[in-house]
Amino acid sequence: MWPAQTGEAAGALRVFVLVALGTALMALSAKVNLPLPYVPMTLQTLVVLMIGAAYGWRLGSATMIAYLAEGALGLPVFAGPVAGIAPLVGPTAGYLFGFVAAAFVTGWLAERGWDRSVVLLFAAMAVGHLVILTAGFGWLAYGLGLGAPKAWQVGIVPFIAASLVKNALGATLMPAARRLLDRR
Ligand SMILES: O=C(O)CCCC[C@@H]1SC[C@@H]2NC(=O)N[C@@H]21
Repeated sequence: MWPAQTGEAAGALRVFVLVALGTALMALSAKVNLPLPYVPMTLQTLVVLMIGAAYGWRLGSATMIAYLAEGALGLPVFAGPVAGIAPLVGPTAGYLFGFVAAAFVTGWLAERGWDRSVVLLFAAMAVGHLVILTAGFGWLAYGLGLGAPKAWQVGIVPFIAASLVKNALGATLMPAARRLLDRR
């Protein structure tokens, strides 16, 4: 009885610590940003995809949901100066919700062996990046009503090169990050 209860408590504490660590890293990565028209350049995708790969799909996507919840509750965790619900319906809303789907997909692929080499991990993270950019583009074009050409111009083009760099960085850093976390 006691060992089982202790194990469950330790497991819950571990989940709590990992989610708190993940959301704190997300907030930090949002604040490292370069303001651009409509959508800033940030380090968030690097952190989202590393969390997905390190935590797996369940805890990775749960961490992103917790991140969005922190922002919705008014904590200053997003890239812009405004907290609360507004960013979740503003120009970057598609990317923010895309973080949940990207952590899910990259985590799911990582759990199926796509984290066994830097090349495979690069591919898994590239899929995650595609998910985030597609969600961001879709919202800008059709949710916000900018139209596809403008959404492509402000929501995709400025981020292609940096996404490739973040992808390579994430895939290279993951073995070290994994050693830090006794994952899954
Ligand atoms: O408001 C936020 O906190 C979300 C900002 C989203 C920025 C997006 S994520 C994908 C793309 N890559 C970047 O560096 N910036 C955009």
